[in-house]
Amino acid sequence: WITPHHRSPSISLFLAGAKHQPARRLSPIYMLNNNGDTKESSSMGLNELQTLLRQASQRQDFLEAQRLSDVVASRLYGDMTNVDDETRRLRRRKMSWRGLGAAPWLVDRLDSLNYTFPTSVQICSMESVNAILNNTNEIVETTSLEERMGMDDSNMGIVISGNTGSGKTLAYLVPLLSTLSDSLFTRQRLRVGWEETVGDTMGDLMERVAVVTSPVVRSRARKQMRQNGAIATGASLSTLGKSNKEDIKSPLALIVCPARELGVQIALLLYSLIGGNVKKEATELSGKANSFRYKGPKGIRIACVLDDEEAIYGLKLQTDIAITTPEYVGKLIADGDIVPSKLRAVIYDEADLALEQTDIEDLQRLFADDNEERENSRLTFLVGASVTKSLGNLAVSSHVLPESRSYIATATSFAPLSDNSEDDSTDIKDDIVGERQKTASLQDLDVCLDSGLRHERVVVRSQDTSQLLVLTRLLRKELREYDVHVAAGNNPPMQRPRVVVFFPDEVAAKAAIEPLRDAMWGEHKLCVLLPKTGETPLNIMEQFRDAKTSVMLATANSVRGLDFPSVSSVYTLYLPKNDPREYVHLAGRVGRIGQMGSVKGGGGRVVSVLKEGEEADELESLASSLGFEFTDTVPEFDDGIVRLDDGTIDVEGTDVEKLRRMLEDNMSLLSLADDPTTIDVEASGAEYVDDDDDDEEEEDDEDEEED
Ligand SMILES: Nc1ncnc2c1ncn2[C@@H]1O[C@H](COP(=O)(O)OP(=O)(O)OP(=O)(O)O)[C@@H](O)[C@H]1O
Repeated sequence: WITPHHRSPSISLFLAGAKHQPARRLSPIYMLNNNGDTKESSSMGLNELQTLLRQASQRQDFLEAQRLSDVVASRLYGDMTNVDDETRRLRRRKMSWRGLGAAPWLVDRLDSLNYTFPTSVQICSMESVNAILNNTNEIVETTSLEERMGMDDSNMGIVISGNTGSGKTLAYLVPLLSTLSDSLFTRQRLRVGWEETVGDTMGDLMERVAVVTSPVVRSRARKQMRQNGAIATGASLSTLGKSNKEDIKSPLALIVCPARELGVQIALLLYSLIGGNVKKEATELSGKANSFRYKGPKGIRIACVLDDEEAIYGLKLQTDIAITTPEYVGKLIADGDIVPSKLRAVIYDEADLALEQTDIEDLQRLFADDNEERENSRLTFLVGASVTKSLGNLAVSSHVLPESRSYIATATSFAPLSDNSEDDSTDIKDDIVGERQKTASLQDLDVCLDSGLRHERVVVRSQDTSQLLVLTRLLRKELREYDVHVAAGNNPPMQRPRVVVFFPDEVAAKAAIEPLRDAMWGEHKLCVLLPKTGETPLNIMEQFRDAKTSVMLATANSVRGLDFPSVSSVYTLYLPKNDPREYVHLAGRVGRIGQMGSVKGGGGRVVSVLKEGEEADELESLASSLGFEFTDTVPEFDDGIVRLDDGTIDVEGTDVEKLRRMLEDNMSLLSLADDPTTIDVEASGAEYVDDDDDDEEEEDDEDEEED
């Protein structure tokens, strides 16, 4: 990224830093993990490498950033050491947003939001667009992506299939905004007369994202509008079709994702890219990302239809980019809120699930609209860690993606997709939502997990304990290790554990919240994410994201695509053997780019706490189908209970407080064991019997309370 064209502040710093830095400085994490030795970058997962790159650039250690960037480049393009200077220059250029063809205002904005360097999947996605457009490096450097798209009138399709937490959201948002850039500027000028400013800081999350508009500077925009009675714009109007109100009403892009929570997350990221401030309090405004420094198009409207109430109103304002879930696609089209022929970008995020949830007729309307009718070429993205190559090929043969102009981008490569079908019909086929879709998305799943994740198994012997009890002890053990680290003043500081725990369904997650909350009282703040049955899932999500809670109970599909900062480990209390994709997505909440947990030694554990027998044994076949290795952990719990030689508890020698806790844990957590057994609690002499009879149980509880 060192070229004369660069004007971004971080680049000047980069150059300045490079000049004044006398010798290469290694990051503290390197030193920590290797007892002073340099860690072999080759053994790192891509997410870890890119987290370290981000850290190096943030602390302005530019030589280290350059070195790490070259390691990422060598994973994408091959060895960087034995290449000539020109090849190295070109490869390095492709490691930058600008070199990949992103719109200049967006490059600045990405930098101010600390997305300075594209991640490998973002590079591969942008490279796929450039490859489909058949562009040489020279064209990329001199012509905007939108202009290049405009010269080409056929459709393009891209499957983005990088591992979890690799940055797939920006991998489609950056090409989306770059290919619509001029049109967004033009729309801004055309509708200046109807502008209204939407406040930056608002209360409820749903209200905040229902309609969000990038910042508007009214006076300047009016002036431009009136210059010589004509619209003063450098952007080409031809890309808009006819310039009347009607044309700027219909959205240019549609993003479909399977869940409301994910829709909100995408809207917030998109909003921040177009200059908005996503923080609730005005005092949270950060300097570098300040909207006054934003140079992109103003007044871009993003509208969400993510629940029934919003669906009633539809897309009221003139929307530029619409975000919805599969169930509302049909209604939006039927109401004329979305005109498929005017869509220039369609994105299916978590596409394997979202396609499955979309009615085949709605898909037909969306994708099989008449080519003759279509006003512009269209860019379609199918995105998701479990959106595999087989699914991409099926999408080509089902005519969701255009034949011969579709690519697949992963975290390490990009390549054309093929259409293996003999069928030359132009109708969309229902394969893409039926059984063949499921089979296809269950293939090639082995590339979906980041190789840096550490997988562990803890086997729970049901005759002497329960999964919840083991989980509680594991969580306490983590906390003790953290306390020891802090007390010793070790550097770098360790992150306090933040954990997501997975259950097979919402009923099981809900049942576990009370006993776990009681058991972890004073140590962890717990919450449970229940998008289907809960009352305020968005608030729960936001609180966990803002670190107001530190343990979240959830189900695998409900967290698909959700990005929580600083998660240190995840635990699953069930084995998703029927659908391995669930393991991919639950494991993928940790080890994400930017998390400490992606860096070895900083967490990044996926712990399966499984019942002895079939379930525990089956982890092996799941591991081999997903291509990961796991270790067996036999946890040694220091619960403070002193035991005699024969294993019984030394009541005299044990602290009363510890005994009390053990008793409480056994009472609340063992009662949830699937196989209720009689447990002798020798310390108290009491006997706890889990009885099926509710009345008797209540009586027992009362007696215990009296005791
Ligand atoms: N260019 C970048 N520079 C720094 N951090 C980035 C960059 N792109 C993405 N990230 C960070 O990486 C994390 C993961 O990104 P994202 O949520 O898009 O992952 P994903 O691949 O969509 O994951 P999933 O498979 O779970 O949906 C986010 O916290 C995001 O802020």
